[in-house]
Amino acid sequence: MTDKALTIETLCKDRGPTRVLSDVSLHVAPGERVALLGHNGAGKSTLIKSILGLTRIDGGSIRIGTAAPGSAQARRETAYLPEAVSFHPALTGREQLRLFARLSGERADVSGLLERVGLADAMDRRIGAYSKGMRQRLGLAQVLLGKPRVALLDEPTSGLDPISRQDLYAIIDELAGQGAAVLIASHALTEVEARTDRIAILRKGVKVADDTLANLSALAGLPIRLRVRARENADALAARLGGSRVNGASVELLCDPADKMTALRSIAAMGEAVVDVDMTPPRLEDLYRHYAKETLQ
Ligand SMILES: Nc1ncnc2c1ncn2[C@@H]1O[C@H](COP(=O)(O)OP(=O)(O)OP(=O)(O)O)[C@@H](O)[C@H]1O
Repeated sequence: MTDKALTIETLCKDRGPTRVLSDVSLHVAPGERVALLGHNGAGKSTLIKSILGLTRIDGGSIRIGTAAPGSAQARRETAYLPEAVSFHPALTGREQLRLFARLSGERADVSGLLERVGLADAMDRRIGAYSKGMRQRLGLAQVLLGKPRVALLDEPTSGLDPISRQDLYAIIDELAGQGAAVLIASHALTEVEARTDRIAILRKGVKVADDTLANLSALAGLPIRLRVRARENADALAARLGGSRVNGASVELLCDPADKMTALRSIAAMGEAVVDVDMTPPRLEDLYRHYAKETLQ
């Protein structure tokens, strides 16, 4: 038995003379949502193809539960939503999903699933007349259909409007709530920041980060941003606090996480001269820049 739904150990993959994945290890537990980030060409799609058993690997190992990628068991237990999902345009959404259910041997509530992904009104229309977002929703219904142990989602929200994105993440949460290990390859940092449990970052085929946002933040030691609004004279406040004036009325300070309380105490000591303080910890964007930057060795 294993408590990991997805286990990747020291995976290596070469494309010609180039090593495009180098000793990548990644573990995803049931119910966990992990974001897979990296610049273009970092190796995200290659990693997903390797998990799906669509490409031969040159070293290391991958297990879906205990099954090898590409085996009948792994195929049953893995669901994949590609970035640009495509279906037969002449079929209706309902017909397409019924076909998938029959092929996978699942007894499924096809109409219920289509309602769940917001296609109640469109399920009897031809897929050829669906928008990209509607096709993406149908793809997600297909992912839900198999009750997968591992769900691999490649840029699942690209091209979707903000409401559809929210809906899609709600369904991803449900999928994880049912015990699926979810790996989401994405460039949408703000979204995954709020909707995943862990962040893994690939840089040129090497995993350079793999932890919760809070731990990555602590490890990176990036500064916390404090914005202090002055009652009257922002220049005088900037001179006293040592920060810089950012607009007519505020002063911005960057402080080491370890010095946060000291900084807050000196701000409080300013008394009436300060009317408000905002504190912003490093965002995923800052962390991503830190971990994925090209100059990092
Ligand atoms: N079929 C292929 N033949 C040769 N090289 C390939 C092939 N597919 C990918 N590569 C190379 O492997 C490396 C990793 O590519 P991959 O598509 O996995 O990156 P990615 O992180 O998914 O990028 P993106 O964010 O642009 O989708 C790149 O250097 C790419 O050029």
